[in-house]
Amino acid sequence: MKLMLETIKNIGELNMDAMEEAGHRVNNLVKPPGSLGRIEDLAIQLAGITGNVFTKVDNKAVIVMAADHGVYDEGVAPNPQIITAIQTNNMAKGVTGVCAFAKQAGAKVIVVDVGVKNEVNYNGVINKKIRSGTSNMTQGPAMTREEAVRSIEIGIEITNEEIMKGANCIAIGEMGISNTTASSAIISVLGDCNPHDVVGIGAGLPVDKLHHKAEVIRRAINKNHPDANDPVDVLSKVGGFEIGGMVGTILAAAAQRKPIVIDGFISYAAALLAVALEPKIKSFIFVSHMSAEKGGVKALQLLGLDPLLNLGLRLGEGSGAVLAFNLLEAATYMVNEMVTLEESGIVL
Ligand SMILES: O=C(O)c1ccc[n+]([C@@H]2O[C@H](COP(=O)([O-])O)[C@@H](O)[C@H]2O)c1
Ligand SMILES: Cc1cc2nc[nH]c2cc1C
Repeated sequence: MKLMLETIKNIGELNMDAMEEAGHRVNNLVKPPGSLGRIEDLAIQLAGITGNVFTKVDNKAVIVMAADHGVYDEGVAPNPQIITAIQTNNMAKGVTGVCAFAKQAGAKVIVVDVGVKNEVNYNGVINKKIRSGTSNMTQGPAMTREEAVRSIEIGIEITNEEIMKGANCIAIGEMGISNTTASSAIISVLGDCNPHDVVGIGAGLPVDKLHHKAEVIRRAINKNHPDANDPVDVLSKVGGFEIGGMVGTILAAAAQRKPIVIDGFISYAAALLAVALEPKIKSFIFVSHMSAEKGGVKALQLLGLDPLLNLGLRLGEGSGAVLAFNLLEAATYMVNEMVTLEESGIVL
């Protein structure tokens, strides 16, 4: 609890002086004003986060949290739970979607077992297993409050370690069969919306089962009465261990003034919890892409952030976030490599 509270306490505001200076330089680069669109906004936000106009995001890491969900037993997911363990092992082998994109982006992939049900090979996976999957949230809370805090603190510890090793840009990713159910539940509670308006097909649930998926969430909320004003209560009652880990990563990156790139639908739920814990966090977040999951639009409306890409992605794992690393790095190259109009002898 202490680590979580201290981390939250360390989250500050954007550096306005650095943003003003960055804005001035970006406006005077050798191009028509505003012609590099949102890449210009990225550069200014990065300056505000790091306090440095000529910043770099050349040491990128994606932290992939993996866990299983007891609510799987309600028939809300199309794939067997063993896939969580198989994909966790595949992450360590470097053969998943996020690993492919990370290789292209020059980013490190850190894989953490926070609560995978089946056997994981810890050669290349960090073992932080809280237990073998959450409890079924239709029967009672998914986890205890202590476990929820532990999951957040695991994310903080792992992220602090990576930043200590030199990471200067962090993305979140996840692997967890059924986690779109937990995420939809979190979004429904925090947004006070009807689960039927939030649930989507996840990893390929037949559409005729969507009504059932929403009803399972409605039952879980009615059973547990999560308190929308208490993010840890929401996480513990209807969340997941990997979602808690992602919350911790967001908190730690913001506290250490590192840009944090969030990924798809599950990371929207984690970001909503993190922002509910400390609203200042929002300024440190970049949303990589619009998830194709049905509730994605609603979740981003609640978060109040615009995605950078809209490519129909719905893999998760951190795959979209790693794609967006390239855009953030492009923004730093713009500031570091381009000259100003004045420097190039152009007088307008
Ligand atoms: O990132 C997304 O927007 C996204 C949308 C749907 C599914 N997923 C991935 O699919 C898994 C969860 O889907 P499900 O149907 O088992 O709840 C989980 O491992 C996620 O990484 C991810
Ligand atoms: C194969 C597979 C890979 C995934 N990666 C993230 N979620 C996933 C779900 C499945 C089913």
